[in-house]
Amino acid sequence: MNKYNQKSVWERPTEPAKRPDKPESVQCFHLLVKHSDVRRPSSWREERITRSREEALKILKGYEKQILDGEVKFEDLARHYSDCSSAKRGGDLGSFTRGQMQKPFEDAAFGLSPGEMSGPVNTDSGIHLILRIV
Ligand SMILES: O=C(O)CN(Cc1ccccc1)C(=O)c1nc(-c2ccccc2)[nH]c1C(=O)O
Repeated sequence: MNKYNQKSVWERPTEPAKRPDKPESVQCFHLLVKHSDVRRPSSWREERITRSREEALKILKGYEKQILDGEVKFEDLARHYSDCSSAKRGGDLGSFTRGQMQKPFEDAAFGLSPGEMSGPVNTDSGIHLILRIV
């Protein structure tokens, strides 16, 4: 598990994880899959979200694979399937500084390099894929 971006890999890394830069702000897109245990189990897609946490993770990992395999663009999946209101902007959250987002989300986002996508990140809102742009 890379301690900077929470991404886990099966193969032993060939070099130590690089400490990310320490930017004042980052610009990110995200794709949120909610589940029944979140604070607000409702979204523009579904009035009442009943899927389990495990089911949400399975769905999100499917999106992660499609993106990593180059089958689909991040923002196209986010636009259609993200349970966040930012779906209408393809998941674009714009720029944010530390202190604005839930801590697990912030730590993952600031641990990414520009152009890099996180693995599944858990917050009180659900499970996220985060793509850092800047
Ligand atoms: O967590 C809650 O109690 C309710 N929220 C917070 C929220 C609700 C509406 C708009 C923005 C944020 C969400 O569930 C939520 N969190 C997010 C979120 C979380 C982390 C980073 C970016 C967005 N989006 C949403 C959403 O419905 O659209």
